[in-house]
Amino acid sequence: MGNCVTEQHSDKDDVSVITKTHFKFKYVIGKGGFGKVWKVQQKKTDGYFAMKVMLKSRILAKRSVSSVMNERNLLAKLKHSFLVNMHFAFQDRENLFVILDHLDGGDMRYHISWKKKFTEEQTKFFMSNIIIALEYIHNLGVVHRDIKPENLVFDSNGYMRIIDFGIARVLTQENHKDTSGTPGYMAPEVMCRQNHGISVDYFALGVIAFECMFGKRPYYGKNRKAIRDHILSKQVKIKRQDIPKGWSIEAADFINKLIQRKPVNRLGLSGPKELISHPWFADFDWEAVKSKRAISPFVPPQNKDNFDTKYANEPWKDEDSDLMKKQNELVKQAHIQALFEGYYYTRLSEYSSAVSIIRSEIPARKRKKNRNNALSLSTYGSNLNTKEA
Ligand SMILES: Nc1ncnc2c1ncn2[C@@H]1O[C@H](COP(=O)(O)OP(=O)(O)OP(=O)(O)O)[C@@H](O)[C@H]1O
Repeated sequence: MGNCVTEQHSDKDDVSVITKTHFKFKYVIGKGGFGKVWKVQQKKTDGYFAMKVMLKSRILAKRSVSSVMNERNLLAKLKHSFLVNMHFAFQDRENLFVILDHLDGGDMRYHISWKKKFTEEQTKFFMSNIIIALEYIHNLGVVHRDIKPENLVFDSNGYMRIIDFGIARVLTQENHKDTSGTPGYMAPEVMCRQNHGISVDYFALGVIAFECMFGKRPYYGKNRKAIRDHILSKQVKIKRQDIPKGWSIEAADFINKLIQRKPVNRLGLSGPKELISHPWFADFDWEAVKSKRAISPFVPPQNKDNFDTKYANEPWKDEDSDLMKKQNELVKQAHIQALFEGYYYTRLSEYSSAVSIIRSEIPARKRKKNRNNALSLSTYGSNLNTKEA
């Protein structure tokens, strides 16, 4: 598999192979279910990226191979200025690596934790950013299914992008009945294992807007069951007298229409146009936001780290417990490595320039030797979405 190729050739022999040695590790900016997210700098270009490192042993222990492969495959098809885009994906024997756009404004959960609430103007701006991103993925038939503050990251200008496509799905005729997602943001039809579609993302959007308005979620509880019981027991509605000072009745109406328990009653059932044409967005300059000309009413503080610094100084390897050592031994087995086959991804532009460098710099005799690898990479490249630059 590709992994072996990486180990047999040095970078000098095969410039098309991207490895972690091509990046300088700056510091940890987040923690995910399978490992950490680092701010890194690509040595060749000096450009900053986010590197999500996922331990294969953790992925196996959590039975999540299909979820990480799914995320990588979806990210290869998606490219949009309101999403965190993938640039490269590669692996070594113990880890998967994915290189993404780096955003330095912190995630929305971090900002909710210190700000508690946002103004109507800020909330409307956040909603518009998420709607633009959702419009793009929904038009491609992709439903995210895990829209929540942790998965919304700000850039330094206060524009927001969606991350984490681990449980996203391409909608099929059959639809989906699994209960993936995060309680509190999960639509009732997902909790109850019913068929579901794009409007689950709009339910989550409504929950986030409610949280911006009141500093708490509409449906809550100590655990998953309590949250489910709360949702099933009553429809939450913001009444006229509950609307906080500084908020409009249109904002409350927009949120009320999104947090509907029944998808048939929910705004956006037939697509994002229903949200865009809601009276709350009358006179809203969508074009200025889409082109990122508009000034965001919330700019993440520039003079402090916008992430939980408790992860920042942790060393690269902190996984030497006996259990991890055992699991890493297991991961070395060929049949387990095969599960991650195809994780590689290189932007086609990067691939083409790599090929021309190989052609011009590596003598013909040596080039022949490398042909197998180049061929396998080109077959792989041809499978990728042609939208890539
Ligand atoms: N591209 C990025 N730029 C800046 N910060 C990021 C980026 N990607 C992730 N982060 C930070 O790292 C955190 C974890 O990332 P992510 O949600 O992708 O991990 P995960 O493994 O998918 O988590 P989960 O446990 O939800 O599956 C995010 O909440 C965010 O704070």
